[in-house]
Amino acid sequence: MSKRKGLLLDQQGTISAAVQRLGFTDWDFLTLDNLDAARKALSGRPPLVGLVVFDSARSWPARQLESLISRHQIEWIAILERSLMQDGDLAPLVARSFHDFHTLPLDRERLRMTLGHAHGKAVISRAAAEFPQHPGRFGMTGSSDRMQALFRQIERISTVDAPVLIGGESGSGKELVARAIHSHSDRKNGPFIAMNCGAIPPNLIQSELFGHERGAFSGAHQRKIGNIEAANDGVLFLDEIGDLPLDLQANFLRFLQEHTIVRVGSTERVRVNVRILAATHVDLHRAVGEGRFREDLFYRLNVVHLKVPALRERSDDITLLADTIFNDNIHQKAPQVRGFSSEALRAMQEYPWPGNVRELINRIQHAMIMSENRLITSADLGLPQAQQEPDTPTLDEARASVEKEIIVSNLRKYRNNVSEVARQLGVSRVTLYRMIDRLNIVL
Ligand SMILES: Nc1ncnc2c1ncn2[C@@H]1O[C@H](COP(=O)(O)OP(=O)(O)OP(=O)(O)O)[C@@H](O)[C@H]1O
Repeated sequence: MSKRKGLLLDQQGTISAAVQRLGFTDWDFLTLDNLDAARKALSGRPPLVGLVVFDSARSWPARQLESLISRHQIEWIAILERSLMQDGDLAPLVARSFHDFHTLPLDRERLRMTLGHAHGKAVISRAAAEFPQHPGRFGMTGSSDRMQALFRQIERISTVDAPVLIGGESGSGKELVARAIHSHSDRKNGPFIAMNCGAIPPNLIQSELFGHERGAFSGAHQRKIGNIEAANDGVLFLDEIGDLPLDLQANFLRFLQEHTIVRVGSTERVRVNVRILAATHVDLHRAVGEGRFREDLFYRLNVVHLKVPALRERSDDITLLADTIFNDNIHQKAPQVRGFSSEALRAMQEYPWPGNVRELINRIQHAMIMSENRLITSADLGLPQAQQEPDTPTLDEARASVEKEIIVSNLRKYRNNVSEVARQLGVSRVTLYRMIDRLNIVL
């Protein structure tokens, strides 16, 4: 049977000798007495469990230690002298960053169980990390019905070459959809040029779109290629198309009909081959009714229409997105932060997200850096506290639910190989079968 690997950080070496004498035949500990060596040892495939010895004779450099242990997916156990439990620096560190602690003198049976629990927890954490982190498609996270429908539409639209009008609230992912259409279409090897019509002063939009010749107006010191020409053989994504000034809408319509442009200050018509994807967060149909947008241009752009759902309309995706954003920003977090509290997850479900995914990303990034908690709270996210508390489970229910989660995930990982799962979880096959029965797990 292969041995479980552990790391043992012990500056004096006395505890590691005592641990060796306990004779844990299923464990193999690598003992190190300094953090530099530990850093090196962890740079390959790190072990699942680490032990750190704290004694009153020598102390570890706290900041370096915390940075080391927060960086790896290892379950850490502190071994400390009882008197140090009152230490104002050490106690918070252990509470924040360690799976468990064990006070001296060593108690063989207790330490064996603590190691077993830590190992089981590490196995499930790694297994969870190996599941796909980004359920979704086209670089977009989401598994809700609304997103599945959107993915099917993107797939179909990518095969044709018609203009597409992408609607949806600000921050909901319209540009991401446009990029997905481009990168899955025949134009994927051509350029993708994005331009926000709402962010460019009206007097500059014409030159941004169509380009200009040298001397076309004061300040035009040299010829400039506009975005339409720059997107030749590719895609031009026009965000906030509703902000295109009325006089330019006529020029733009002509380009759509004739596939040619004239640079400002020139008379020459230049042929271009560009697919237009346009986005709007306002109701363009209404803008047409109010005379702010040309009806003929609207129909020309709206050959295919896509609507990106607001985040609150796909709240099933919020936890998934939150976990993905957390993992994407894992290297920019306060060391002790480990994830979200269940209260924070409920608060995220209850909040209407006017700024959609962009707002979710901003709030989570802020909370990951600023939170002083192990689990991010609604207050860390700047959200109102979650309303309803679900019924608090009893300890037995909570234990059963965690046991079930661990067993089911391991059965999935090891394709229902009960012997292997029993070995991984450190229980006998008979015990595992009994638990499978008791927890109503279907094999
Ligand atoms: N489904 C998604 N999965 C992952 N990230 C997403 C998703 N939707 C949006 N985002 C992210 O949210 C942010 C905003 O997305 P994007 O810029 O595409 O929105 P938008 O609707 O075009 O916004 P605006 O209307 O303000 O221009 C980006 O960082 C984007 O990567």
